Amino acid sequence: MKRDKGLLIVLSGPSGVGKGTVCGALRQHDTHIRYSVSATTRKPRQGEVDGVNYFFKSKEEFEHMIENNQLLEWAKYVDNYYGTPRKYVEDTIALGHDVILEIEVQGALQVRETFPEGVFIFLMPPSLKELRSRIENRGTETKDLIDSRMTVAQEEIELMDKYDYVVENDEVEAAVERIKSIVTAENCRKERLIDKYKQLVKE
Ligand SMILES: Nc1nc2c(ncn2[C@@H]2O[C@H](COP(=O)(O)OP(=O)(O)O)[C@@H](O)[C@H]2O)c(=O)[nH]1
Ligand SMILES: Nc1ncnc2c1ncn2[C@@H]1O[C@H](COP(=O)(O)OP(=O)(O)O)[C@@H](O)[C@H]1O
Repeated sequence: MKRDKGLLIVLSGPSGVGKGTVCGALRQHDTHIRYSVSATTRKPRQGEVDGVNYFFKSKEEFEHMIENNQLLEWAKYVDNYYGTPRKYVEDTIALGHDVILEIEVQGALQVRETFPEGVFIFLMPPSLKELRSRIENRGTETKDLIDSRMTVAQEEIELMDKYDYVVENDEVEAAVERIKSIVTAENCRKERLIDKYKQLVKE
């Protein structure tokens, strides 16, 4: 279905809940959703590719992007900057494609201000114990960093109320199906379609 404007979807949730895994699985389904690649000052993890997982930047490069208004939103998360390049998101939506942003809570709240019509989804782990074990099993963070991320996680979960939908990531495929259902339903909201169909009646 061709639309004038695509849907902006924001997916947040605590570190280790499975945002990357769920987005990766969503990509395997033929949903036509586009993925925004963030900029970060975090060092690449093993296997991460510049321009695919993130645009890896120095602190100076990132600050330059902030000053030049190149970021739709940005936030500091456990000692590093993360931000969404503005142009890709704006161009993609303008072309009528849906786009998903996988970002933490402070950034999501900034996006809510500029895109109140966006769809905000919070991914929840089945329990905090399961969350910690997912971060530990991923094996990418030291114990100190895992503790910091667990502290941030509890603060983030308290802001769940700011989101439109809460999706539990118990099983990856089940979470993907829930997100697909949300996107389908949101694309049928009358507010998004009313102008298009009014026009059709006039023609
Ligand atoms: N505000 C904001 N947060 C981001 C962005 N990109 C990633 N994040 C979030 O930053 C946090 C840390 O990301 P990362 O270091 O990749 O760790 P991981 O999510 O545990 O794999 C996560 O909550 C991400 O969702 C962004 O562009 N903006
Ligand atoms: N539904 C799930 N059940 C069990 N393990 C999961 C599930 N979703 C993700 N994982 C695992 O949890 C770890 C963290 O997932 P990841 O996608 O990196 O999280 P995030 O991007 O939210 O930080 C990974 O090792 C991943 O394989």
